[in-house]
Amino acid sequence: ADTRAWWKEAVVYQIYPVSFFDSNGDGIGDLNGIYAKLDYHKDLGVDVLWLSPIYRSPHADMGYDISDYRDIDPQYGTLADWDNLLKGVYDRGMKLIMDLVVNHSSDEHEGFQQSRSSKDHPKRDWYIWRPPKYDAAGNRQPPNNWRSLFEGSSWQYDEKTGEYYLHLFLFKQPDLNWDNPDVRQAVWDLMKFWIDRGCDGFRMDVINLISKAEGLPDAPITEPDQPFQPATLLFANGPRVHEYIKEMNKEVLSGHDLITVGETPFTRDASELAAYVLPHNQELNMVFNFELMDLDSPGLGKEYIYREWKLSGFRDIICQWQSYRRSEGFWNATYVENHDHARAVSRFGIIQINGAHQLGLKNFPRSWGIEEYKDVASQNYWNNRAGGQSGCGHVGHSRCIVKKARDHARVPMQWESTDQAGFTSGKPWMRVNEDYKDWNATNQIKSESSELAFWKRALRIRKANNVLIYGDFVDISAGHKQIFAYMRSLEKTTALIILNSSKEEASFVLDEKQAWTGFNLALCNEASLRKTVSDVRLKAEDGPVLIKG
Ligand SMILES: O=C(CO[C@H]1O[C@H](CO)[C@@H](O)[C@H](O)[C@H]1O)[C@@H](O)[C@H](O)[C@H](O)CO
Ligand SMILES: [Ca+2]
Repeated sequence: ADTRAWWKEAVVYQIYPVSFFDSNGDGIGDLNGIYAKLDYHKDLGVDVLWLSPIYRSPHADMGYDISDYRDIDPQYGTLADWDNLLKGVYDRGMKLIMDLVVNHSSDEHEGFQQSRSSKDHPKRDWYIWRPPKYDAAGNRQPPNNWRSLFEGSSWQYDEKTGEYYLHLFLFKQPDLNWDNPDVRQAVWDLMKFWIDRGCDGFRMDVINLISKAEGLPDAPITEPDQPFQPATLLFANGPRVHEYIKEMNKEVLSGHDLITVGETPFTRDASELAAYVLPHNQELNMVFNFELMDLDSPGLGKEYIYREWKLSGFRDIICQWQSYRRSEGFWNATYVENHDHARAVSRFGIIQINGAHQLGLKNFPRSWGIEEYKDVASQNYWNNRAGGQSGCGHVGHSRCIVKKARDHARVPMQWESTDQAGFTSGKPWMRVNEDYKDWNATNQIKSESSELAFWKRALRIRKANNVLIYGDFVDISAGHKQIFAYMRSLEKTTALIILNSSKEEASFVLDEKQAWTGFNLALCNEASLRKTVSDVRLKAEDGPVLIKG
């Protein structure tokens, strides 16, 4: 059986601070705004708040480009505001985790300023510098053909020292050289700074990219018409990544009762992910895997391209991870949305608890012009592909942005039906989704049949029934086209969960042979289901129901 742990049972709520709640009318969400809404989280049943980056930053990538790891960006507040927020969180029995962005820093971080100042500066090797290459015609070329994850080359030429530096994301996000022990020590120190200040753990940004392939070789030419090639295989889950995360665990994590979740994109092989999580490896508690996120896209690096998907595809991924290497202690971080993906309701037609999504918010209208898309990734994609090199196959690039852009998850939170959805008394940094007049937290708090009410109920039932957390998982959907049905059993308790993911009524027969010995907890949703065996009718509006065996 699984070892019990608070972080396995915890409900984690991601806050995208810039869009959560603005307390001083400058149109930008802030720490005092989060403080003002803590009772909302408590009432919802949240245990842990994860704050996307709030550190000092030029905000080239919305804070995932940090210029000072030990200070709060003035747009969010001060260290004193953070301390005050932490106290408010603790007073309500909740916990607070920070976003650790250490694969790269901002190019405005003093460490990078020093590193680029001269080839002999002691911090030169804190980043990844290489001399140019020259082609047959003597033209200067980047050290290799790696494509940045935000388009273009992964290398930026720096006139000052006549060399290139590596940036897997924006040129304003130079990659740190983790092979340099001084860099690792500096990361341990900044993590301790926040732990000593009371932080309960970390969500670790692209933590599986910190070790690059020896010699930084060219990537294979998979897109001959493109100047730069996708190179994730040469920097995802690199040769020394586990050595460094083990060192992090030994030097920082192991001495504290923290929750740690690593973001590990571009990883297809399940055992690669297991290596970060299995307790005997002493690395992290969990990782975010992207298999579900990539369900509706044709493959790695093609996030913006939409591909039709089926319930069976969705179900198979969930099922695989629910019981994957459980006996060895593997633990999942289950999610269907975050600040890097469009709204789950619009992508998968289902509701997900995350940021504003316990309200069931959807993508903003396709009529919004590209100027409304504030995400640099969307802008780069549009500018790079607007040249007609349509990578979107059948319907052209616009549809992809409209369906898949990260911006959809980043619009201001819809608190009320009042002006600017009650997010700010000023001009919001990003346009508010006009559907806020109907779709807002205040309306849903009042209604028992709202998405918010559904989540409150579901989280309460989850907290009250460990079978839903630790129970052995069995998929009993039998390939049903509409239904996702499964059972969980723990000691003497068995739970039956039947989910109809379609709008039509569906019938589902509990097959006698399936070791089905009765259940003492049944949850279902939506359409009414007829359970032939005992002819019990479960109606849609009932939502999660409790049936004592
Ligand atoms: O995988 C990542 C990494 O995201 C992390 O790292 C990125 C760089 O720090 C940052 O932009 C993201 O916000 C942060 O979550 C995403 O960039 C993803 O590829 C992209 O969103 C396409 O779906
Ligand atoms: Ca503000």
